[in-house]
Amino acid sequence: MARAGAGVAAAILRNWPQFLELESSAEPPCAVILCGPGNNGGDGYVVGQHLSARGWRVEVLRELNHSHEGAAAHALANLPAAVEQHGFAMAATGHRPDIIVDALFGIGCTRPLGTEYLALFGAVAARPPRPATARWRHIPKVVAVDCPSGFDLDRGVFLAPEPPRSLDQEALTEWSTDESRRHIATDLCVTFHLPKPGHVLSALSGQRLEIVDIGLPGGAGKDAAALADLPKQPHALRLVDPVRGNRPKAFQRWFQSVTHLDKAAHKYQRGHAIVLSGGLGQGGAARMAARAALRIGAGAVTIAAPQSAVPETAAQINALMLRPLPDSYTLRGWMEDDRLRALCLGPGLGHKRAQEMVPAALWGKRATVLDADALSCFGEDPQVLFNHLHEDCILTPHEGEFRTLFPDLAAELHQSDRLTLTRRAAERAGAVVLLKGPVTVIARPDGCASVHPALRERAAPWLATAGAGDVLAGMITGLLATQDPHHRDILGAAELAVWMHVEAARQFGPGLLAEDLPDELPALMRALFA
Ligand SMILES: NC(=O)C1=CN([C@@H]2O[C@H](COP(=O)(O)OP(=O)(O)OC[C@H]3O[C@@H](n4cnc5c(N)ncnc54)[C@H](OP(=O)(O)O)[C@@H]3O)[C@@H](O)[C@H]2O)[C@@H](O)CC1
Ligand SMILES: Nc1ncnc2c1ncn2[C@@H]1O[C@H](COP(=O)(O)OP(=O)(O)O)[C@@H](O)[C@H]1O
Repeated sequence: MARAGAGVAAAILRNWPQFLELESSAEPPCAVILCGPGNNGGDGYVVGQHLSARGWRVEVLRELNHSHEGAAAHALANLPAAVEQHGFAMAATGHRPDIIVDALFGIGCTRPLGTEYLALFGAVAARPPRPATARWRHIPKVVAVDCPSGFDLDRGVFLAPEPPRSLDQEALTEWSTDESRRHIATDLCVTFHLPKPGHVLSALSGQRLEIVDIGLPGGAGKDAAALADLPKQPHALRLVDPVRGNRPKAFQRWFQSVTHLDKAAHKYQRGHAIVLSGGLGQGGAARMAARAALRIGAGAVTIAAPQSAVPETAAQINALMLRPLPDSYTLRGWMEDDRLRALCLGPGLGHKRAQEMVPAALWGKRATVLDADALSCFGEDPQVLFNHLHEDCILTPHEGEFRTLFPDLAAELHQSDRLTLTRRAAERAGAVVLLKGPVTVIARPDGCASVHPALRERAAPWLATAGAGDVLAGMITGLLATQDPHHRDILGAAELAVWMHVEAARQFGPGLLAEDLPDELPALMRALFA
């Protein structure tokens, strides 16, 4: 708690350095800290202690008749006399502060926030500004300790508060459509040790987030190896987050744990993957996917094209291999070759060919990535697809394809959280589902899931470019091809591919075309394997 509170105070000063020069002025910066009954409130007292020691005017609002226990009691007892303490009834009294700290409820918030708590923020923010202060100080910055109060850090949604009982129907409708009445809007959120799922899943995803090191060992946010080592338990949620700290070593361990490469292996032992391609003029997407599969580590990758597209494809490839694939009987025949480890269907495949080929590909029980047309072609009856899926499949829909396969779940996408919906989709499909977007969620049918944010310092908005998803499908296929068929880790391959996909995009920077992505991989791996 001592480190946590000190970290929040430091984050405030880092984010708003303009307050530093006011610290010894006649009008020092002012903070009102709203403290709750648990340890979140305790962190708030520590923040108050640090700001007060720097010369800030600090006021703590808390329930005066509540007695704390443990560390929070200690922190309260350590508050210097200069810190004013008032009950919540005094929220509207006094002057408007520069900073309002929300230390009411953090990770221990178990039920919707009562409206009396929400009203506290409005009351403090509506106080008259302190006379003789510059106008820029009239709008208080709101800082959340761990998360805004009332937020569910596991799911990334605000727990819907109960409406006040006094409201009539009209007022109730107005109340329930006004977001600002239902939760606290914050400018900065400071959390501890690691970001939690809720920080990246939805409502807070655009918000400034700082992570304070409180001295706990390990953790996925610091070291990707810790991510790889985490047990993949049902219902465990893993955060595929930046590899910080000792980057190369962590990445190496992570990569090796997913790919199972044997140094003495020949090309077919490194894994053979097949990417199915569409007809004449439709082969670009499959070629990009195939190139990505080869670049990321498959020993050999074959494009399977209809006869009509063979000359065109042959003219555009070198290291990639090419075989004509006239029909699904031929594909079934190829399944006799044990060296074939992974298949990718969808990019540029066309609905008709996808409908014919997907059942044959799934019959072979290889690791199979289904993307784009291989998903959308089952829009009329997704159950037909689900009936063919097996445990070594992964579906990689963007939101549109997700809507096609899971229309009822997609209807909830904007109210419920992406994590729950992706888990439900994976359970229904009986396969891993990877829902793409700036926040990518990957879920296994047993509930084990990962969240990968491409946000804040890892934002790569230029990745939203035509064909980027095809490349991702190829990268997953390539990683799966390297795996031992008896010990496949579909979720692991998807996590690593998604992370590398964003890293490759960040390495290239703006101006990226999807076809640049596979060729970014060698430099990325060189840097990370150094
Ligand atoms: N390693 C760590 O864990 C670290 C944790 N740290 C800090 O501790 C924080 C977690 O502290 P915490 O567990 O005491 O929970 P907290 O959020 O203060 O709330 C619990 C209290 O609120 C009550 N309550 C809940 N919901 C309510 C509602 N809607 N309306 C009204 N009351 C409600 C609940 O009552 P009950 O449900 O028991 O009736 C209980 O009294 C965490 O966010 C971080 O800031 C850091 O110091 C660093 C290390
Ligand atoms: N704003 C964004 N920031 C980072 N990545 C994004 C963003 N928008 C989309 N992506 C990623 O870009 C890829 C787009 O895939 P997709 O929609 O299937 O495109 P396509 O079908 O053209 O290949 C996905 O991997 C997705 O996660």
